Amino acid sequence: MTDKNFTPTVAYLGPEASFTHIAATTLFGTVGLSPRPTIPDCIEAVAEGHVAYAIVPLENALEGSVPLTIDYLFHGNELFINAEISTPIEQHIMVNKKQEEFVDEIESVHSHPHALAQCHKYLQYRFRRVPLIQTTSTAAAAKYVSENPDEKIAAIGNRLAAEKYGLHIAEENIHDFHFNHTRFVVLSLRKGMLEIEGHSETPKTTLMVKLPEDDRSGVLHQILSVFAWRRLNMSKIESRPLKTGLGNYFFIIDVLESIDHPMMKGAMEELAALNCTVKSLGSYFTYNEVPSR
Ligand SMILES: O=C(O)C(=O)C[C@]1(C(=O)O)C=C[C@@H](O)C=C1
Repeated sequence: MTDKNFTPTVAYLGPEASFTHIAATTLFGTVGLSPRPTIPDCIEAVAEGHVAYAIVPLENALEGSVPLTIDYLFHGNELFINAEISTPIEQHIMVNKKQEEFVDEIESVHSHPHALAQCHKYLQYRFRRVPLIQTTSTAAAAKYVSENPDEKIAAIGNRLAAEKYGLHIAEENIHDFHFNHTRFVVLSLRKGMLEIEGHSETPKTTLMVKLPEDDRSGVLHQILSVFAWRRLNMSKIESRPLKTGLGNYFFIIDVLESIDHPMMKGAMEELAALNCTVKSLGSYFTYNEVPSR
């Protein structure tokens, strides 16, 4: 899928120095990257053809799926996953250098909701009852703190953000659990696997499965058997609301195999025979353990 002489334009959840930016530079380098303020803005940029790719967070090891991304992929435009990158996430609390001496007097802590949630025990213990303010990304929080030097506020984000926005890291590694990783996905209008050095050997396929209308008992069991007896290894299954009524769900299923594998072709046919509606987000390689900053 990759053409070596072509520099793709890539929308990412910005501003500069967000975790998504780090993931984007790891995969694409620094040329052609275009920050967008929100996940829907990234998705729309690629869906409307303003950029070749978008990279957005999909799932965090502590907080689970990023609902905005999942819901836009199911209910929104026809986009495909071309690659996945997983990075370790290290959260630090940072203040304006002007406030370095007054960390104990912080009046609000700003960050992306996932980042605040990843540090909630720390915040409960260290900044009990200090208001938590949600921002569109960790880097947006760091930028806001840098632009408001007289306010007693802090941001939670990565080391690159502290450097980029000239902030002082007051305390390091404040995430509550050691294993804190996030999966980011590269999206485009085209199916296909981005081949970048160091990718996983086995591709992954993401399916979004809607159950048949008749709601018969045992249907989820039947769906799981489709994969089980073919020895297709599922790496994730999760339900999300269909948004049509309480108790109505669709399922996100990740399988460690390419959609072109004969076993997967058989699995798709069997799911259709079970009257399931299946939306394939495509097959893609994954990149793991890229160190964060
Ligand atoms: O705010 C950022 O820096 C992001 O890239 C977003 C995001 C997320 O949506 O989960 C990415 C990784 C971290 O888990 C925290 C926030």
